[in-house]
Amino acid sequence: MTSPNFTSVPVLDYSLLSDPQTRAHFIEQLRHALINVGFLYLSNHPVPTADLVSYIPKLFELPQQAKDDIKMSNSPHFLGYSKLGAEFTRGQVDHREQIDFATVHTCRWKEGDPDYYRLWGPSQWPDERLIPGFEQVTTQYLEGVQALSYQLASLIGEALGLGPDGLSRFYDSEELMQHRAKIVKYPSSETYNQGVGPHYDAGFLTFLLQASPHTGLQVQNLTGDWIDVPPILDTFVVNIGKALEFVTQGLARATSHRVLSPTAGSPRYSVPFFQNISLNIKLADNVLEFPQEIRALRDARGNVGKTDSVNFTEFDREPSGRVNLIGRVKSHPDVAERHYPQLFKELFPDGIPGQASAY
Ligand SMILES: O=C(O)CCC(=O)C(=O)O
Ligand SMILES: [Fe+2]
Repeated sequence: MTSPNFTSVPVLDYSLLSDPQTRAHFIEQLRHALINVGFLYLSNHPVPTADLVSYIPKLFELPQQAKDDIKMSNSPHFLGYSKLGAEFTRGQVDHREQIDFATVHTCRWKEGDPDYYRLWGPSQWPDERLIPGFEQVTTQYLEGVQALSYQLASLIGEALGLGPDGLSRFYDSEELMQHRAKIVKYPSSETYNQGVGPHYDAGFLTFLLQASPHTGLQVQNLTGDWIDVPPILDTFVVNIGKALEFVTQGLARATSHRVLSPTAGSPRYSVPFFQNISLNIKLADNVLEFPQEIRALRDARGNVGKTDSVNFTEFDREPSGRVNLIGRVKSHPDVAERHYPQLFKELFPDGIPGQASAY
């Protein structure tokens, strides 16, 4: 048997799915990656990326005023621009500049509804005259990744012995769902090494587009060593978040990861897409049960060893939207103070902290 520890991230070829002869091999590789690694590359996927990639430097080169016009604190949905150094992970500043966008969605919140219904709503777009075509290209890209994310969720259901609809209960109908992404710039720096500090993603599935040729992303294996995940052209890096780990009783691994800033030269660019689950679902009431032969694979892996990331403790009885909102408030207290004053007061009774926590 191969050792469950890993020294590289496996590459899964999406085109294997089109032939019944090779499909089973894809599912088997997926099962291995979910249980033992928590990360995988997806090659030959159907989502075009080149147009979006070509816009990214232009987006960050917009005049500062144009970026400030769409700053996140304008948005009760936590969508928009965050300047360099606005986020923290494990008490250390993250050296990155970013704009959060999301799939098209009309906010469903009305007076008297739970506050977390306001978490989802329209994106803020930079002035079309300054960057013509960007909104359309990005919207189309997000739709493409959204469709792929549902396909992969269904394949994960199969790989874990639950069948293709095994994870469906976590999603509402498509018009009631919204998924988020951010376009990120990691400038080079001789002094700041932390692009983003060690963390787990919180949700179900993340689809990361590495949009420049820099190595910088690293993941932590079972013995705590940091493993490079270098960009591979035309692939996505897919990883598991804490919510999926929780409902699969640790079968699908959420894996600790970080980004090291480039030390010199051009900036690193990336676009993580975070697949959301229904706002109302309570994870603790929806923990899944697995066939014995699948549970045995987790037992063979053993418990996950060393990690430099903070463990989540918040998934109890709260609806997922509420857990999510609390995470956003902690990451962006300035946005929360403006749009969720009551929740802000509960979480920050002494006002805006010197250091927010991004995760
Ligand atoms: O930029 C990257 O490569 C990864 C970013 C990341 O892990 C995150 O934003 O959660
Ligand atoms: Fe992440």
